[in-house]
Amino acid sequence: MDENDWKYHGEGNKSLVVSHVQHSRVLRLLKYPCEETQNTHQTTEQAFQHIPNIVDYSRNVMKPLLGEKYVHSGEVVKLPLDFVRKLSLKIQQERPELRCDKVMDTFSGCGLCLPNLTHLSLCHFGDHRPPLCVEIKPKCGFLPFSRHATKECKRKVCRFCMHQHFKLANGKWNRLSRYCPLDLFSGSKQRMYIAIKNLLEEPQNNLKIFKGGELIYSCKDDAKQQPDLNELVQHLWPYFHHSNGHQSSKTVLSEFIQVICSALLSTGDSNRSVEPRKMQLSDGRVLCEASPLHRDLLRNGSPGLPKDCVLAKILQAQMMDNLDIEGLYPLYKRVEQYLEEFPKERNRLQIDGPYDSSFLEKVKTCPSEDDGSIEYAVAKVLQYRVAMTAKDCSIMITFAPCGEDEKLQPHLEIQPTKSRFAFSVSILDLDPKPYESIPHQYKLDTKIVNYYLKSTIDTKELPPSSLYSERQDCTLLFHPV
Ligand SMILES: O=P(O)(O)O[C@@H]1[C@@H](OP(=O)(O)O)[C@H](OP(=O)(O)O)[C@H](O)[C@H](OP(=O)(O)O)[C@H]1OP(=O)(O)O
Ligand SMILES: Nc1ncnc2c1ncn2[C@@H]1O[C@H](COP(=O)(O)OP(=O)(O)OP(=O)(O)O)[C@@H](O)[C@H]1O
Repeated sequence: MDENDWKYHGEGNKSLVVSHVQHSRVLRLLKYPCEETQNTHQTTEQAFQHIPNIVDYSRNVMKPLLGEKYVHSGEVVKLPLDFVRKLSLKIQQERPELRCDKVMDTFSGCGLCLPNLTHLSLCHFGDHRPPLCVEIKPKCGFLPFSRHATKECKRKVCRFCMHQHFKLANGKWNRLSRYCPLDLFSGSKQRMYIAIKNLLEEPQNNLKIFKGGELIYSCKDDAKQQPDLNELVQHLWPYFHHSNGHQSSKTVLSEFIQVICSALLSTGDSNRSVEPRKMQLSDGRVLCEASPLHRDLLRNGSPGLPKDCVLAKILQAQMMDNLDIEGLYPLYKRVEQYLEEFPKERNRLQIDGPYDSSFLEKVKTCPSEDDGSIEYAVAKVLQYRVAMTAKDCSIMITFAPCGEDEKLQPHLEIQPTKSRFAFSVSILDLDPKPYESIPHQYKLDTKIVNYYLKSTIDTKELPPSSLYSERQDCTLLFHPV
């Protein structure tokens, strides 16, 4: 292993990713808060336990729920410590400042090896244009429907939109994002179009774009700066340039968004002649009052998502949280109390794994009514954790131009220009969420809701029309998608 064969690729809160300079592979390594690195023995033990758990959870739990074709679980690898240390030093200056509160694990040598999803695994058709890849972290796509959700606003405004106000106040971001996950998950091409447009305008940590495996568009390290859409258009132009005339920036972006929407709605069967079956939610669950879209557009109803598309798969898993954290928390306390009395039961109940087929069975076969049993409480807690994973995962859409003669490959076509793209869709970051984080989730939920109520109390008194015109000019032009 030579550190010069690898380069910095990206990172999140819990892991750091490097990519191989020649092969289409990445290594995913854990990160720790700086203070935890004092205890190298403990962090090493943690990595040896956690990394195989990540693979098992992804392979045995999330893959069956989300679909074989979308999930790549990777393999555990043991890396020489010398290599990991040199790598850590090499990439340090490329890490964004906002992520440097944690350090890469250089003690265990344990990592995950995965396919590089910013590349297209299909052969590349001899086209000179490198693949484009769009990574979206969609977050929670429905409104809670549980009778346990006590605050009325939780049934009207989605968690992401409420959380924006809290994040702004805490200085995590400098501008409110207009992206609303309920628009993305609506299945309505108009609403999805606007959701993606809003992500492009304010990507935060919900959108990244790669070209040939290199990051070309994301939130700036200096969060005060906005990323440059014109620069993005320059990158995109060769992909959406047609012989029949000059494309304006607007058209280029519009076609780009159209490809993303089509990939998100695709069921992988481009030759289908009949309409795919739809996943339909009642309007009460799919309309967020904070979405900047005009009410008329929202009122058009939601066509729903094709059942096998990536968004439907993620939404189904997210909706395993059907009690809301307010309904789940008392069940968590029931489990806690039981474990205090019978600590040895922790293993049988699979609180910390193993993440195998019997864990999945517990998640899938939870009784619908609370019979007061510990089994019910545990199954609901496990379901909630699966839903949390689905609420925090990311989608990667990778595509590259392909010709007329490559019809057999799954492809997307843009009308009226008939541009053709070979594509793949994957889901990443499917790590288990710790059982211990439930009390934190409960407190965070209260903080977000209370802060939202407090911060929007004045604007709420405005008549709806002025509220909307203040947040977004509603004379948006809809291009056919
Ligand atoms: O709680 P949320 O909704 O803020 O989600 C956290 C994410 O924040 P976001 O709101 O997406 O900016 C957060 O993302 P960032 O670090 O903000 O990019 C993490 O994904 C975190 O997961 P984990 O604790 O690292 O496993 C996420 O925490 P979990 O709640 O999924 O554990
Ligand atoms: N298989 C992959 N191929 C290409 N890029 C990847 C792959 N896995 C991860 N990445 C990149 O690395 C980044 C960080 O990975 P990941 O989201 O798994 O980190 P994380 O710390 O678990 O995230 P979070 O903050 O959500 O906890 C991703 O946003 C993505 O850009």
